This record gives sequence, C-alpha cells and structure tokens, in this order.
Amino acid sequence: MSIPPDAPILTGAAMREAEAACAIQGTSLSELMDHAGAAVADTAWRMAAGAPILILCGPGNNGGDGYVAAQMLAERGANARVAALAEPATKLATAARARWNGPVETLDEQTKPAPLIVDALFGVGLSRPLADGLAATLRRFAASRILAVDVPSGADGDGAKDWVPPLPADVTLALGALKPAHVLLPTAAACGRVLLAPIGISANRAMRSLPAIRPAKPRPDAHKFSRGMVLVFAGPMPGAAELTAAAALRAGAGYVVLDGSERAPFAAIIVEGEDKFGERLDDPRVGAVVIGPGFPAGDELLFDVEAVLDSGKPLVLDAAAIAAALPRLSETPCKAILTPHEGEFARTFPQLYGSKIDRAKAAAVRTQAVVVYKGADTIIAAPDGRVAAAWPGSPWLATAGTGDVLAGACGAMLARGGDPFDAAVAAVGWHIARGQAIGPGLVADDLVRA
Ligand SMILES: NC(=O)C1=CN([C@@H]2O[C@H](COP(=O)(O)OP(=O)(O)OC[C@H]3O[C@@H](n4cnc5c(N)ncnc54)[C@H](OP(=O)(O)O)[C@@H]3O)[C@@H](O)[C@H]2O)[C@H](O)CC1
Ligand SMILES: [K+]
Repeated sequence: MSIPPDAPILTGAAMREAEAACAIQGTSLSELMDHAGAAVADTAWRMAAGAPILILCGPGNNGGDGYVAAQMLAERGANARVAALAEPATKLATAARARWNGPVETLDEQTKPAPLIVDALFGVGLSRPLADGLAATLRRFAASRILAVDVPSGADGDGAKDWVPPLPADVTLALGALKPAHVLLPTAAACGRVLLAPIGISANRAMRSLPAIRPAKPRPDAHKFSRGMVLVFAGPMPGAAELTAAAALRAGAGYVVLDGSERAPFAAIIVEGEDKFGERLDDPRVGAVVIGPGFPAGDELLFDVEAVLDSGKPLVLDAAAIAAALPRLSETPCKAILTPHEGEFARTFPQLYGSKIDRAKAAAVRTQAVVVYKGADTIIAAPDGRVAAAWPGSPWLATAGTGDVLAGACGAMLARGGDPFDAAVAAVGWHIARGQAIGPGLVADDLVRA
C-alpha cells in the first residue's frame, strides 16, 4: 500500500468547485474526462501487459471515464471488453459510451472475468451502499488484478461513511486529487497502491498527504540550545515519560530535562525532582513542554497543566493532559499540539461528526491547537484548516509506548521554534520512518535506540 507524498486531498464538494473553476477558465468537463480516461487507459495498458481487460462501467461519470479508457485501449490494440451496470445517466457518460465502438455486455453474475478488471462503476458520486447482489457479483472478480478508477466502487469518497468496497483494488488511480477515502480507514485499506493522475484541475493544497520524509540536518552553527530544549513532565508511570524524553533527544532536541522521574533513559538527559518543574517553566531556554505521558486523569495533573498554560510555553499535550487543558486551551494564546488516540479523541470531543478529517479539523478549531488524531490513519489538523494525512504509516507502530515516543518527537520539533503544524508533521514523519526502518518485532524502546 502506498500514497503519493505531498499530494492534494479534495472532498467531493471541493472537487466540484475545482471543476467549476476549470470550466470558467475554458476547460470543459469533457476535456477533464478525456484526460481521466487517457490516464486510466495508460495505467490499465501497463497493468494488463497484453492480457485481456474487462472494464466495468457505472451510470455516472466514473463509468464515463471507463468508456473513454476502453476506446483508447481498443485503439492501442488491447483486448478490452466492457460490461455495464446500467444505461449512462449523465450527458458526459452518454457521449463517452457513444464513442466506444465495441459491444456492451450486461454486468451480472454471469459476466466472465478477465485477468485485469477496471472498476469504473462508481466514483465520488456514490450516494448509498452498494446493493448486496452487486457486491456479490463484484466479489467473483477477486482473483483478478483490479484497477479502481478514482476510488474502489462502494467507498464513500469523502470518507464519512464506513462502507467497505467489496472488490479491493491492487491499484487505485485517483483523478485530479486524492480523496479522503484514500487516506482514511476502512476504505484506505481497499485502495492498494494509490497513483495520482493530473487531469487539468488546479487543486487547493490545504489538505495533503504527508510529505516525503527527509531528516532535517542541524545548521552548521548549531549548539545544544539552538537545537531546542524540551522539558518533559513525568507522571506516576515514569516509564512512559522516559520514552518521551528519550524520543525528544533522539528526534533532534539539543537538551532534554525530565522532571519528576528518578531515572534517566540516557545519561545525556537531565533528571530533576518534581518540585523543580515550576522553576523550569520559567527557564527561557525551554522551547517546548511535553505533559501527559504516564498520567492517569486527575486533579494533580490539572494543576500542572494550568502551570504550563500560564507559562505560555509551546506545549505538547498527550493522554490525560488533553482533557485537563481543554477548558482553557482555546483562550490561552500558545502554540499547542494535542496527540489523542481514538479513545481519547472520542472522550474529549464526543459531539463531533463527519469523517476523521472533519472531526480532527473541528477539534483543531475548537481548541485553537494542532491536533494529531492518532491511529493507523493518523490525521494532523491545524486551526487554519491545514490537514496532513499520514496513511499508510507503519503497522509496526501499533504497540504499547509508541504514542509516548510520538509525544517526545513532537516536543523536539516544536522546541526548534516555528509552526506547530509543521512540527507535528515532521514528528509524525520521523515516527513513521523509524517504524518502517525497524519493522518486524518493533517495540517502542527500539524507536529511541540508535
Ligand atoms: N471531478 C472531476 O473533475 C472529474 C471526475 N470525473 C469522474 O466522475 C466521477 C464522479 O462522477 P458522478 O457522475 O458524479 O458520480 P459516479 O459516477 O460516482 O456515480 C453517480 C451515479 O451512480 C448512481 N448511484 C449512486 N450510488 C449508487 C448505488 N449505491 N447503487 C447504484 N447507483 C448508485 C447515481 O444515481 P443516484 O440514484 O444517486 O442519482 C448516479 O447515477 C469521479 O469519481 C471521476 O471518476 C470525470 O472524469 C470528469 C472529471
Ligand atoms: K470506481
């Protein structure tokens, strides 16, 4: 599974806006469909490598892309058949079908498979789950190679419904931009390798996939404090904060202080008693404070979180510290990153609806903080509407303690100064890169070892 890095992500509504802007600038929808169909034909041609191809066409413009591709493949000499679910229901799809010179079979349980199936049944216009009979028909093709046009049919393009496409794709060709369905579970797992075909629209880039991961080199004149000083506050379970502190150092902080713990995970980490925490908050060299790892919810934490908020320092709030800070966050002017996992998010923001992206964005607006909504499909959202989607990440990170490590990496990136959204993106990228590099057998401690 893979996703093109730093690629725009558009919802169905944003896609329609981009189409409309294209039309105003003189590019017709039918030209966009020609570009889409050509990209589908090209990808199918390579995937089939001379083997027969069956193109499944739906009633809308997704089906239109399928007819255009079928005609282009036939003109290239490919052995291409077309099976349709219904008559074309749009002008564009009707015109595309009229251009297809071959026969159109009826798609049903008798339809003979082919080594490559092009799924052009439904794209971003799907409005309800697929009928059971159609889903069963599609499952019969599971042994073939599958190329999905725009999204695997049955997926909600906006990722707001958890409908699972019955025919998972080997390759999904996203048209014009990625869609939320490509980066959010459960649909992301059905997309296989996602490729992006430019079709001529210009996409808003506020929402993007994670950029390619490049480790940032320290400046030639760097010293330990210019690289950022991180203060980690340990709770009653100090092992978690030790991981956090070690991760901050490993992710590039020049100096890390761990308050409230007795053990230093590395000799280079300064350990101090809990009573020193207030004093340290006044240390002007502290570039970021991380609080939450190893804390159960409680008043004691509330007091410390208040102190951090009063200090005005950039901060990373994890686990129980998120709920403790919530009442004051939006009116406290500070740079903050919140790192809730699914359960913490649901408890903290129970009244948010829509896709995981919609909910992360709403939480960022509500708290005026950057929200790293963790999971296999981590979403990073800023209050100004920027979003980065981290799918497919690394499945090896699904193990205890990796969240503590991520909080430390966020602290390190935040302590450098600069924008908290960029810091969170860099931290998530660093975390995934380590997870991918270590792979099988990963335990959280490995992420902070050399
Ligand atoms: N965005 C662009 O710039 C371009 C996109 N292109 C392609 O167009 C599709 C989106 O096309 P659209 O026509 O809006 O929608 P679909 O083709 O996905 O499907 C809509 C039709 O399907 C019917 N429908 C919806 N849900 C179901 C269902 N569960 N079962 C059966 N039928 C369903 C729907 O009928 P309604 O009853 O809901 O009215 C429509 O008939 C995009 O994904 C790209 O592939 C073009 O290439 C142009 C550029
Ligand atoms: K499709």
